Amino acid sequence: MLKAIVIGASGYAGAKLAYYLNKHPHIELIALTVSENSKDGGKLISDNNLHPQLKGVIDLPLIATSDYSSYINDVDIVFLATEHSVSHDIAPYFLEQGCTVFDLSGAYRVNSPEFYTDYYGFTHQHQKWLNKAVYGLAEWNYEKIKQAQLIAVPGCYPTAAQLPLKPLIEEKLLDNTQWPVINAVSGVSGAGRKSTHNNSFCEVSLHAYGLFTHRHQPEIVKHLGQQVIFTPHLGCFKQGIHATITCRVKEDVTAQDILNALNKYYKDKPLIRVYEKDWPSLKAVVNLPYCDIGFALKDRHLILISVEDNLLKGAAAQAVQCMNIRFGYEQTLSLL
Ligand SMILES: NC(=O)C1=CN([C@@H]2O[C@H](COP(=O)(O)OP(=O)(O)OC[C@H]3O[C@@H](n4cnc5c(N)ncnc54)[C@H](OP(=O)(O)O)[C@@H]3O)[C@@H](O)[C@H]2O)C=CC1
Ligand SMILES: CC(=O)N[C@@H](CCC(=O)OP(=O)(O)O)C(=O)O
Repeated sequence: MLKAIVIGASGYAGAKLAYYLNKHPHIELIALTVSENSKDGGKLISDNNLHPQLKGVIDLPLIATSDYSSYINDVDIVFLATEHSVSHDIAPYFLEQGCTVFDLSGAYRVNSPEFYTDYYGFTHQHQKWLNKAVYGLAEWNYEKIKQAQLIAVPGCYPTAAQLPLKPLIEEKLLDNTQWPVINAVSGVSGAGRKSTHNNSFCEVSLHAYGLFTHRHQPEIVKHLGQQVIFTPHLGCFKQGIHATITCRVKEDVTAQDILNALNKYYKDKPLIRVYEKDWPSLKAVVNLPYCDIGFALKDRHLILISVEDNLLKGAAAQAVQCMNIRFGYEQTLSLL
């Protein structure tokens, strides 16, 4: 059994991680933690005001601490479901002790210190670990993930955006004179559990945000190796991301070419479902670990549709998928 801890376990992504890890046959969940002054310290994760769906499933307490020394000799695997600056600070402590770290935040996703000053508002202090981090886009970085000590699990939007585009770029089907235009709508859980006026249920209708400035645009560009226009939207629903991606293909590219490219890379990938007809909707993936992809081609205009659960394939499920890859288990173990 490998021993794992989840830091930031009371959050939306942390609770999903706890659920998957708790039922994983090779993982022993040794602690669920929150910040040292957390109002939830001492409560059970399954408390009525936290995640009551876990009642009788995981009734472990949330430990409020910033001192991890009592776990360090015991723990093999650390999941950081914390905001970027917190992950940035905590990851090196565990890495220096030889633990394998899966960070769900953006703190180690892009190997460029300027990226952090420009988009995250802090100066990155751990270039060594930034150099070593492997981007956990599971279907594309399989071999590197198998060797990695620090896995930077991609953002929710970048996962939904890159998975449909990557095969087409690999197969050189896109006309690069037109940047792919990614319009993606996320449910409110994408903003985390802490309520703010702007993401409260009665305030959210449907709006775009972060036009030309969202930190996921450079993350997508870096890992796709292709410029894109990315516009996130917030919709009035709880979970899920629906991305509509418009691009231009090279002359003479057919719908069969698009399908062949998607199938070439994803036919044997259990968490990606390619639609040969119709287009996927959120209800196909919410509460499930899949990314579903569909498309339509008219003349040289291609529209790709990609859907996922932002908390699952966009966060916790992809993190567990990466862990399964890293430790040689079946990719979908405990996820399906
Ligand atoms: N929500 C989503 O769709 C996605 C989120 N992510 C990333 O995953 C991470 C977690 O996101 P999400 O679950 O939404 O966030 P939440 O706000 O829902 O949860 C954050 C968690 O971190 C805890 N926490 C806060 N400060 C500290 C600290 N100093 N030490 C330890 N724990 C702390 C919080 O508890 P408390 O404050 O009580 O201590 C809470 O448990 C973020 O980096 C986010 O960007 C990635 C992909 C998708
Ligand atoms: C709806 C909403 O607010 N979504 C978040 C993205 C959450 C996420 O996946 O991203 P990171 O891990 O990169 O923060 C946002 O736009 O900031």
